[in-house]
Amino acid sequence: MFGLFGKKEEPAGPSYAHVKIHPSVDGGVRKGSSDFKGGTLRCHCSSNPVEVQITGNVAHNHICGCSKCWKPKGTIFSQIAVCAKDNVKVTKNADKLTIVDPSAAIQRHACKDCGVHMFGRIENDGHPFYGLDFVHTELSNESGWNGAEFAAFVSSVIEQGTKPEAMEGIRGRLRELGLEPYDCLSPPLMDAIATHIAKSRGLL
Ligand SMILES: N[C@@H](CCC(=O)N[C@@H](CSCO)C(=O)NCC(=O)O)C(=O)O
Ligand SMILES: [Zn+2]
Ligand SMILES: [Zn+2]
Repeated sequence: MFGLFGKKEEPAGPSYAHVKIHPSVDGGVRKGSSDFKGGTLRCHCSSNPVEVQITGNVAHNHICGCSKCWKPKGTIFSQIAVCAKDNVKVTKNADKLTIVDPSAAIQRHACKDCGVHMFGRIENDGHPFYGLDFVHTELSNESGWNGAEFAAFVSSVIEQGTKPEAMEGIRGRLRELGLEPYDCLSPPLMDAIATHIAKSRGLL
């Protein structure tokens, strides 16, 4: 097809703009600020909220379809990122925190009253991601956080009741947003996990 000025036009594919992924990305993914200093995460309690201070920016922010990550009400995906555990400090109402599943690799510390996950920590020092905490930047009012870069565990939404027929629209929308959908983590993170395993076996 040749349009005005003889420029080749790609045939318009279907638009998936009506498919909701997560409030932080539905209007477009935000780029972070390179000089961002960090911010405060607050749980959803209207009184005595738990506060967690994060120093510096986050990395590998992603949309996650798994059943374990906290999501806002009515949302089928979560948004979750990592930062160094030493950059995470509980500054208010720490007594309201409880570990959701002590047997999970990521120990998610949630507010007992509102259920929001404030940070997820890996306590096993043999785990490939030991030293990293998992956090939800949408719990902060500050802007400048690095936005989502990809979508992980996308097929896992089916395990929680999403119809398999909806997946074409979900993956289509994620691609429209520039968030490549994966059914595990992104290739750089999967490579990091595999490298850690190979090193622990003395193969690298
Ligand atoms: N199908 C499962 C997948 C759960 C899962 O493996 N989740 C990942 C990603 S969480 C953030 O990216 C994981 O690493 N989990 C470790 C843990 O939660 O401790 C499901 O949907 O439950
Ligand atoms: Zn709370
Ligand atoms: Zn997850």
